[in-house]
Amino acid sequence: MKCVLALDQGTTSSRSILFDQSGTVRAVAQREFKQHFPQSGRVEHDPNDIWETQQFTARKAMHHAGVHCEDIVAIGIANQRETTVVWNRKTGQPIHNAIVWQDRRTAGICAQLKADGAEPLFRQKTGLMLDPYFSGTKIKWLLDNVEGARKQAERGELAFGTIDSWLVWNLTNDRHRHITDVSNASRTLLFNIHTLEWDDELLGLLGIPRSMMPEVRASSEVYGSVDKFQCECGCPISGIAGDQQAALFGQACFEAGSSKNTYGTGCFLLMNSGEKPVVSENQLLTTVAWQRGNEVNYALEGSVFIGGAVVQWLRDGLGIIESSSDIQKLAAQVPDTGGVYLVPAFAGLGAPHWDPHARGILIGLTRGTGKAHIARAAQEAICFQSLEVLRAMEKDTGQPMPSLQVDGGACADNLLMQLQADLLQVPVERPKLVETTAFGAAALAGLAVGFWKDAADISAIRQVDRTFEPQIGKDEAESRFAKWKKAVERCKDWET
Ligand SMILES: Nc1ncnc2c1ncn2[C@@H]1O[C@H](COP(=O)(O)OP(=O)(O)O)[C@@H](O)[C@H]1O
Ligand SMILES: O=P(O)(O)OC[C@H](O)CO
Repeated sequence: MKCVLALDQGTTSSRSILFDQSGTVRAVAQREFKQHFPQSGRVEHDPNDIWETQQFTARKAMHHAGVHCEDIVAIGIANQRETTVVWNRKTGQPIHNAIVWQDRRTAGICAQLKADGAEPLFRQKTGLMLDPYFSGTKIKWLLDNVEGARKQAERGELAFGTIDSWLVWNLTNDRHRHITDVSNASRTLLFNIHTLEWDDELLGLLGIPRSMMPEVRASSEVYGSVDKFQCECGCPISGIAGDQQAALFGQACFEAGSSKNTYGTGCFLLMNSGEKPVVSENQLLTTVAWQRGNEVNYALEGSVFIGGAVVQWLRDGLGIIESSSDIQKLAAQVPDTGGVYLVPAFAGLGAPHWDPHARGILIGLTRGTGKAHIARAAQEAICFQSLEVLRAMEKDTGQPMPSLQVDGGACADNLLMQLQADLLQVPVERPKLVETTAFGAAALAGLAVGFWKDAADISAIRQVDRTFEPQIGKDEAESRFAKWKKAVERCKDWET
């Protein structure tokens, strides 16, 4: 049985999934890895944990499916984006833990650049905001704070990569390819999305030597093959995309105007905007969706930093549920939140607010408030944040969104999906295959080697599992949204 192996390297876990030609999942293996929170607002991963868990899950998935490496026609990678690794080219060892996309330590660098008037330049060239979310200021922080790093970088001894680059570097251990794809490059604050090249002016403003940067490639082409010590038949690596762009591809959003919302650690609403970058007037990001051959597709994106992560906080921080899937049962014990609103600005607020200084707030508490109300408020928080970015997108396009395609780990929660339909006032469509991120990476890889012929083959694989229709009226949805907006205002600009 021939398969494509997708490596889905997420924020909280590494997953490996095998897809056969009909798009059927033949095996899934997943392993969580440690999250490091060294100080308030800081989030790190050990890059070696990422590499080890990814290798472990790949072997496990192959073992489960009884698939040998000669059966793997291609490998595709989808990865948590922006997370920054800097490593020594000679030893292959990172100079520091990876700084994760949620990390806020570079808020001061961003503020200084804004004060210097640099924001319009970054926004025009990269389509992004000056926010600690993106890789550029994280690289600067590493060069400024790790002893000797700047000198080593100037001597050309250090390599920078997002997680895709780090995985490819390790997968191609005998020749060490140092590459990334356009979709990941477009999340760094250093990539000009119009010329599709690293931008010397932006590299200069952040003091980052160009020699650290990976070669930028399309999202669907053969980049190299797996090192023979790991796989004797040398499987080709032929697809790379940031996980949110991969999900857009996996949901077959190939037409301009089609969109999806992914409920993972964060929530990411992306809309394909076609072959031209569309500039948002409503605080959304312009990003590269993917490149196939010479064809480049762009997307508009609303990034919400805390989505499913609020469920983990109920589990690990408050201890009011035992596993993530318990939230649905707990929240269903009450008919509503009893007026409680939870704004989970644990890592500041992303789109459309972009406030790195915001922090979480739980408001509307009374003597009658119980843990079920808090659980339900957490679910509503995920929905309200998605609603905010959807409204911003509708303003940008001038078009109401007729329905929402969803995916990601948390979309398994039926109550969450129902609340989302209620609050959005449009139907929410969940596909049968919720592994759309991994499937997107597999599709990009499989198309590059002819395992699938064209986009129509990919669209044919997508099937709807369930559609959630709104069950409350527009007035009620609007009045709850108005209260949410009031709560959001109260949590802004808190941690200075
Ligand atoms: N049944 C569920 N109900 C609600 N949330 C869930 C459920 N299953 C997983 N989650 C949440 O979804 C997130 C994991 O989704 P996933 O797509 O694997 O994320 P990532 O790729 O960011 O690691 C976690 O934050 C988890 O709390
Ligand atoms: O790990 P995920 O799936 O929540 O995705 C993280 C995003 O790529 C961050 O931009």
